[in-house]
Amino acid sequence: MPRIILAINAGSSSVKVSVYDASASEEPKELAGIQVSGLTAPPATLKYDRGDEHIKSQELQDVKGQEGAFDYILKHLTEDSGLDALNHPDDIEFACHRIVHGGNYDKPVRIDRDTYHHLEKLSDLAPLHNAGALTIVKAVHDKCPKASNIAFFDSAFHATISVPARTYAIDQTIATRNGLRKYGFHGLSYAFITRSVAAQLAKPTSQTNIIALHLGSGASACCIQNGESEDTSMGLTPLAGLPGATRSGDVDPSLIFHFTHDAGKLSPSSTKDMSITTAEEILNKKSGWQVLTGTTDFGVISSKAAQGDEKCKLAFDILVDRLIGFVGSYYLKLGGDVDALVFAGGMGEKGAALRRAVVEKARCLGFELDEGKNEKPGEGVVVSIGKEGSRHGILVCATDEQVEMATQCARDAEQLKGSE
Ligand SMILES: Nc1ncnc2c1ncn2[C@@H]1O[C@H](COP(=O)(O)OP(=O)(O)O)[C@@H](O)[C@H]1O
Ligand SMILES: CC(=O)OP(=O)(O)O
Ligand SMILES: [Mg+2]
Repeated sequence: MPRIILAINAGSSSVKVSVYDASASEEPKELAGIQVSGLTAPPATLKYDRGDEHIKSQELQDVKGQEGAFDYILKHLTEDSGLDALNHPDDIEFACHRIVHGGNYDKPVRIDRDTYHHLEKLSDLAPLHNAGALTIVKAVHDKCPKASNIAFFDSAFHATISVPARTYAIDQTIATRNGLRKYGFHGLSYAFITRSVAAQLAKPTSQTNIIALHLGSGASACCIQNGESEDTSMGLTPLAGLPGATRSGDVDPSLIFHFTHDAGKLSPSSTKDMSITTAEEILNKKSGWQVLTGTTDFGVISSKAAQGDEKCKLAFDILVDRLIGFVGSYYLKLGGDVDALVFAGGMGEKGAALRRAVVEKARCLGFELDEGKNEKPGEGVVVSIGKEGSRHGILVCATDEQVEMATQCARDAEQLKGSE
């Protein structure tokens, strides 16, 4: 019988699910991938890939919210006659959930009642992410009673960050009591990147040093030394560090009190399960590329910037400015012993102009691009775009958080089943 793993990645505006067969001992085999996006700007749209069946941008009129999206996805998968390994919800052995904020958890855990409540409490710290993911955990629990629900934390990869790098210079009694420290996120992606880059360089992960940039709707940088996170740009919450689609990234913490007098008041988008302040609402959802340019699509921003659009040029230049700040800082943290600078995430993988601008400014450190390869990196999980003979490598990595969950789940399946 196939061992079916569902890897679920609930974003603020989309739900992505990949289906794997992990019966063989090697890598899990992807059987299908499905995505419902546009949940915050209806109608939602469907994308589905299985074998030779490809659906692109089909509108879904009645699908609302994360739970609605998951219901639709489960129905679509179980009713697809071409996907014979998954005909009934009971066929699913593991449901892997990407949970962005995992607090002090440093490894995946089977979700029982206690873990669930603990994760609910962490929702305030990742307001764009955790609450939606937990809605789906509940839906799987109700609709797929035979599946083991496993939480994979985006913060877990960063458990190795050194004490000075993760400590804020505030009263340590309060910091300890309230868990106020740097946690860091995009860890599933960084785990995938580390594993894949090490394999490409034919080095053990424990000897791999990289500066990795995960640039998607949320963007972050990570300093990876000997295969482990040594520092990252996100902090207590995913708001810190680089700007994002709707996030400000780092600002002077006092700024918000000059921006609005209502900073501490509860935002109207708070729900009974999640309370967020007006300050958090503004900095997480009403900032970033959207307010600077009117679009969250960095592909559009890049091409308009190249045509001279001033707002887009400013947004582009802001990102380059912040990125080189982290690249420079992490270069020093690694003592210049850097195997490669790695670009990943939608903007990292598709943004040739962005990569060129960043590498141009990092040339003084020994990074040089092969222009042709940068324009057309070609197919592959990890592709080199560095110039022959350049002191440090430059790579593009097609990162995949779902594959990372499924791989870890298949590897540790028996242990995870018993990890309640
Ligand atoms: N040609 C491009 N150049 C730069 N960025 C792009 C391009 N095409 C898409 N993008 C960016 O990739 C982002 C999506 O990245 P992705 O990693 O898929 O996001 P998410 O964090 O939502 O999973 C889009 O929001 C868009 O800004
Ligand atoms: C942690 C985070 O910001 O995730 P995403 O980029 O998927 O929004
Ligand atoms: Mg993402």
